[in-house]
Amino acid sequence: MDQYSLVRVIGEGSFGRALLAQQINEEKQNYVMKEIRLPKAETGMRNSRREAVLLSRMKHANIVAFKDSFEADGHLYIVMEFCSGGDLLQRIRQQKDVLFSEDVILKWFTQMCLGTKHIHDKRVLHRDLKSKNIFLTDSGTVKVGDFGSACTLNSAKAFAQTYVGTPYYVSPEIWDNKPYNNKSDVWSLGCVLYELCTLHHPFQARSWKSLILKVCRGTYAPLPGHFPYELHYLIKHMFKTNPRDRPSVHTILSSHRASRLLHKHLTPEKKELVGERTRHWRKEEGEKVAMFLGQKSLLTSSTTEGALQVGQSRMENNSSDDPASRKRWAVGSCNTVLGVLGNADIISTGSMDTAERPDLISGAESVETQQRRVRKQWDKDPPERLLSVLEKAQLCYGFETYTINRDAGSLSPEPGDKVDGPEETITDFSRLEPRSDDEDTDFEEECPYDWINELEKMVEEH
Ligand SMILES: Nc1ncnc2c1ncn2[C@@H]1O[C@H](COP(=O)(O)OP(=O)(O)OP(=O)(O)O)[C@@H](O)[C@H]1O
Repeated sequence: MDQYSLVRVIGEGSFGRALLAQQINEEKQNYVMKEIRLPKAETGMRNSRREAVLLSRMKHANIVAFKDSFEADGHLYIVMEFCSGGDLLQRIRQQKDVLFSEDVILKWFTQMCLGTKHIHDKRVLHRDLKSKNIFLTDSGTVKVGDFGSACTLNSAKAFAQTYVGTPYYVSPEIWDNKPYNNKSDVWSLGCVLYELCTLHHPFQARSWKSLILKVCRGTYAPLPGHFPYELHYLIKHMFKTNPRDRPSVHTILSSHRASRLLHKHLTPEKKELVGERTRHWRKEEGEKVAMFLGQKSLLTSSTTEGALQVGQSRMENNSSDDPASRKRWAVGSCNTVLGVLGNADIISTGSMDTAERPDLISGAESVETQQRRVRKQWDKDPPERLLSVLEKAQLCYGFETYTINRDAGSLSPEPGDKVDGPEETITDFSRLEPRSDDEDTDFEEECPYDWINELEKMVEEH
């Protein structure tokens, strides 16, 4: 504490205060110091200390850096990097009605994905991603902050807590009382991306019922038309109501159709890190294709243009079978084909979305694929019990982080809690391999919890 002098109070959260502090040395560096009232119970104290360790292990250019933590006068202090650009919510509000440029949106979004990927790679769930928890430095770099606050340091009222989230950013599965998973973070990131694109929250509502229905049905107003198709497509995927259909952050960065837009904002090292999966045709592959085409006549190539040309030529020559009139690809590699293939990636040439082109689905696979693609919708009303609880709370609090008490007995270790040892030991290395999005919904809260019950108690207490 003696190393810092307090400059001013930046804000007050549910856990305590956020202070701007200056290090007393020659550099006079500014930091944010979070002052958290420590609970009296020993377990609560242990939890908060352990979780400070978790924060300290998140070292990444796009995560607010942890500097120090100590205890004094019944408070836990966490010292972290000061992001002088403020949070994204403030930044969005400053825009009034002027939309951000596509370049700025993609740059910021890429950076928040990199930060979140780092968290997920450590098998930790952020659980409170929202524009208010994403910060900007004076150089314009985006940093994910307050991560772990939801599962670690969210409130001094009770430290043995589980997490509900910020209602406006909460994914359908959470409303459905299902466990939080890495794709729930992706949903919240989708909300932030949408806010950056439109300056509005995707799910606007006048009542809790309407909010929950919109979220659970994944209904939102489309993005403005000037944004590229890939961005519309990405939002659509991030708002898939079934978490298994949502891309993981890894996929978004490496092999989603929208990755192309993000790659421009990745340094070569970062591209390497995300394991860019986009493959380009090798020259030899292209030559083989060109050679193959060279041996094929246009007549058999079945292109309309080819057939027309041949038909026309037949009429002119009045000869029904004149081989000379047939147009052939020149034998040898075709520069145009090679040029096109060289610039195209395999994904864009071969991954036509069968959901959008049902005519392309064929055979036994199609039934299975179709079944998998049946859009799951919340076709029932939100649970009466949940609504009756929420009716007592005001919707304007929907942007606040909600936490609920958890019985000490039902507290089970969460993925992020495993870092208390000397080093996290991962025995199942296959879990770190790039996976399909479906398989990628593979880490979640280990103890699904009846939070509605707890929420009920909490609302009644107020
Ligand atoms: N690292 C940081 N750099 C700059 N400003 C920060 C930083 N961390 C927090 N702030 C600012 O401090 C204020 C308090 O934030 P804090 O996260 O402590 O609480 P909150 O987000 O307002 O509430 P809660 O966490 O309870 O939802 C906010 O205005 C936030 O933008």
